[in-house]
Amino acid sequence: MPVGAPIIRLEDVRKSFGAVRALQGVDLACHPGECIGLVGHNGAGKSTLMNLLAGVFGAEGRMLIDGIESAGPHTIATAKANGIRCVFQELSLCPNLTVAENARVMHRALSGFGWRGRAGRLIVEQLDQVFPNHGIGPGDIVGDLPIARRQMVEIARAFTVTDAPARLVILDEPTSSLDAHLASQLLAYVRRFVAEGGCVVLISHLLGEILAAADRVIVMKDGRVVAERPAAEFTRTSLVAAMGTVAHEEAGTRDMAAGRRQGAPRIRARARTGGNELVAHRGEIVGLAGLGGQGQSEMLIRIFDAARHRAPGITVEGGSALVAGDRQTDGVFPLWSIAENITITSLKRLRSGILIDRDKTDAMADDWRSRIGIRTPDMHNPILSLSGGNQQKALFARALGSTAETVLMDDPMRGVDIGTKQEVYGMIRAEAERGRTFLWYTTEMDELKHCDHVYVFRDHRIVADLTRGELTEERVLHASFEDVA
Ligand SMILES: Nc1ncnc2c1ncn2[C@@H]1O[C@H](COP(=O)(O)OP(=O)(O)OP(=O)(O)O)[C@@H](O)[C@H]1O
Repeated sequence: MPVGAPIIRLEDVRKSFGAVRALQGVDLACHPGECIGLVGHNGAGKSTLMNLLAGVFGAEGRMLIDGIESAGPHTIATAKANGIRCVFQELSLCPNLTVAENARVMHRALSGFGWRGRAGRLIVEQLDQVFPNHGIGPGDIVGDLPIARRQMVEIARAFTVTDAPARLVILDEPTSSLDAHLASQLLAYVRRFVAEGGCVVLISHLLGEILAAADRVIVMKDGRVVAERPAAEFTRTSLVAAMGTVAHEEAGTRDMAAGRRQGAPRIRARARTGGNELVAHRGEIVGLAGLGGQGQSEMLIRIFDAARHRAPGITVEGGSALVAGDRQTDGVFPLWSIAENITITSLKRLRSGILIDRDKTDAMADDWRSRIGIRTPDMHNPILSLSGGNQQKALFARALGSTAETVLMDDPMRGVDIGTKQEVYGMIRAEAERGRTFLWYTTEMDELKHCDHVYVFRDHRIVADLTRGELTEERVLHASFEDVA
C-alpha cells in the first residue's frame, strides 16, 4: 500500500496525435511501495500515459516529481535521473549486440576498462533475481534469442541499478511473450520490489495478473480514467464491466460435430526431433501447448514454409496464412499503411486487370476495421500509429481476410484486449465451421479450451495429444515436464 509522497504526479494531462485525442485530462499519482495495475481497451491511452512518465514526449497539464514541478521539460534523461524506468511493449534491445552490451546501452555508467565484464555480471545477477534458472548468458547475441528471452533481458535491464536508482518501473504488457511459469516469476519479483519501497505500474490485458499483483487498479477508457479502486475491491467480472466490455460466458461450447476429423488430414508434420506426429483436418482447431520455446513456433513456421516449398516430414494441402506472435520482427510492415498491411496477402483478389483496385482494397480494409474494431480515424495512416493491440488486430485481419485454407497462429493474442479476444474467438469458430483449419499456439490455458484437441510440446517434440474432454491445466503441466505417451 502507498507510503510517502508520490514519486510522480500527473494532473489533468492531455495529449493528441493529429485528430486522435489519446489523453483527455488524466490524473495519476505513483507512490513508493505500491503496484498500480493499469487496464483498458486497445487504444485507451495506457501506453501514451506511460510515455509521458518516461519522458518520451511532452503533453499539456502538470507534472510533479517528488512534489516539485520541474522548471524545464521532462525528458528521457530527467526521467532516468529520477529513477523512472520503462519496459515498452515493443522491445527496444539492439539485436546485433550481446546481452551485456545491451545493458551498457542503457547504463552509461558502465564505462572504462573492463566494462563488458561488469555489464555482463550485473545483468546476469539481475536476471537471476527476477527469473531464476533463466539460461541466458551475457555473451548471447540478442537477435539470436527467442522473443521470451529478449523480453526477460529487457525487463531485467530496467530493474538493474548503476548510477541512478530504480524507483518507478513501468511494465507495459511484460508477460505477453512469457509462459505461465516465467510470468509468475516476474510477478513474484514485482511484489518483492514494491515491498522494498519501489513502485511498479503494470499494464496487462490478463486481468488475473492485475488482480494478483496490483494493490490499486486504474481503468482507462477513451483517454480518460473511468475507475480507480484498491485491487481487493475488484473481481474479474467487475473489472471487465468497468472497462466497458460486456462479459460473455466462456465460449467453449463449440459443437463437437464441427470439430470432428473430416476426411483425409490437411496437415501432417513431425517435429525435427521426432516424437508424435501432428495431424490436422479440415474444420479443426488444433492447439499447440507446453512451456514457451519448446518448438511450437518453429513447427508453425516450418508448416508455413512447407505450404510454399516442399519440406521433409511435412505435408500441407492448400495455402496457409500466419499470424505472427513477434509482430515487431515477423508481422508488421512498418513503413506501410494499416490498409496495405491488411490487404497484402489478398492482392490477387483485389485486382482489376493487371492493376490493384484501390476501391477494392479500401473496401476490404474498412470492412475489417469495423469487423475487428481497429481504432483509427483513417486506414491509410501508418500502421505504427496504432496502439500495440490494434496492430495485432490488423495482423489477424490479414490472415482471416486471406483465402488460405489453414491459419497458423503463433500466440496471436499478444496485447489484444478482452472484448476483442472474445470477438476473434467467435470468428475462429465460425471460420472452422466453414472448413478452415487452425493451428493455434497459445500460452494461455483459457484459449486452449477453444481447441478440438491440443498437442503438448516439450524439448521440440510432441509429448501428448489431449482431446478437449481430456484437457486440464494439470495434464498440460504434467506433459510439459514429463514424457507422457
Ligand atoms: N505515435 C502515434 N501517432 C498517432 N497516433 C498514436 C500514436 N501513438 C498512439 N496513438 C493513438 O493514441 C491512442 C492511444 O494509444 P495507446 O498506445 O496509448 O493505447 P493503449 O491503451 O496503450 O492500447 P493497447 O492496449 O493496444 O496497447 C490510439 O488511438 C493510438 O492509435
